[in-house]
Amino acid sequence: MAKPFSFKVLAIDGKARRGVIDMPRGEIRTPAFMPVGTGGTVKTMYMDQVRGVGADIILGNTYHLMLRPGAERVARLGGLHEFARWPHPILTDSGGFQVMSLSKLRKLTEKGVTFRSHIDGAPYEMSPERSIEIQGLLDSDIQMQLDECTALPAEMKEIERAMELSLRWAERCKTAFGDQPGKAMFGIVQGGDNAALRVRSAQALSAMGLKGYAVGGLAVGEPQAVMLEMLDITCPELPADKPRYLMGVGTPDDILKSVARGIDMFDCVMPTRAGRHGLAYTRRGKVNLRNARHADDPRPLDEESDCPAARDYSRAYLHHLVRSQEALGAMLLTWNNLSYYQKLMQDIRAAIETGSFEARGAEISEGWARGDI
Ligand SMILES: CCCSCc1cc(N)cc2c(=O)[nH]c(N)nc12
Repeated sequence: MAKPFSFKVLAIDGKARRGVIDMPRGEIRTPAFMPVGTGGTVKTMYMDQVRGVGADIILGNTYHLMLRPGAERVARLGGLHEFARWPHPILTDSGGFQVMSLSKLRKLTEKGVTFRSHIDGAPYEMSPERSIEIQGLLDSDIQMQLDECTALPAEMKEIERAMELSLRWAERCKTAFGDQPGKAMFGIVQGGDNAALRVRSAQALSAMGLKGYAVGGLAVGEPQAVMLEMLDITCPELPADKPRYLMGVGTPDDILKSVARGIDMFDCVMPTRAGRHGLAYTRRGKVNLRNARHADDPRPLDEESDCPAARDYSRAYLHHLVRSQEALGAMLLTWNNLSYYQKLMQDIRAAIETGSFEARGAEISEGWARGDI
């Protein structure tokens, strides 16, 4: 019998929570940042490096993996953990968000969404049941419901329609997922930037008694203030004893401010995408290694970091690699960025444990504001 999924809140500081999710493939220390491993790879990183920077869990993408190499093929090869050689927990998104943002000729109905692959134009159908089936074929540990994320700004009627559809799809995903003790299916709160719709969505999902809850429909271009206001409204309507996952978020500043509002889990392409574009995240803020000012700078990104990419290479060398479009440039900066994000999460967890989250958050923010000397 697989060890059941469990979430424990170990410490609270204001609305910030230090917790731990326990699953058969390992523990997830929260607040947690989950590196995005879209096609079964965290781009430019070896999986033991991803683990080495402190990640407890990575993300996989139903949409990308169903198109290539195919969910049934991954299942025949032993599932995503075996395929990608990542033995720790994996959370998979349900695919709807990526269908709407990446695919062509898509048509959304009550049944689900039909679309054509952005890779070869082949036709596909994605229903709530098929999404859960695919996530099961991938042997995903935390599976997301199929939902419809409304692009903002949008009329209330449109936001309401998508939110209510997502609730009906949540019920269908819960039925399709059934009872899998060592795994979890999370619901996704929708409702755009409308307080009343956010409350209705959160309350209806909470009544379903799911193992965890995501806040979706944000980080879609709205101002940070609107995102934070929606968290102030949504989090109190979610069960205090279940993990809360803010999808697609975010910058280090977004993360600090969202932890302060009760969020436990984050994912974002920023650290990995920025690394491939010459941008480094550091405790002194962002450093754009494309900038010529680094051409003769012998200093490392951060002499105090425990990540070799931040400590052992000169800015001049990193600038050279980035300007020359050498693969090593993307590799080292991605390694630095993921290391920085995980160190941020480690600092946040420690601060909540000691009741010093607000003060530590202010110190971290001041470090960014001082800028890179
Ligand atoms: C691998 C990517 C995971 S997060 C993708 C994402 C990002 C953002 N910003 C919103 C949503 C959402 O509302 N629903 C779903 N399923 N996914 C979302």
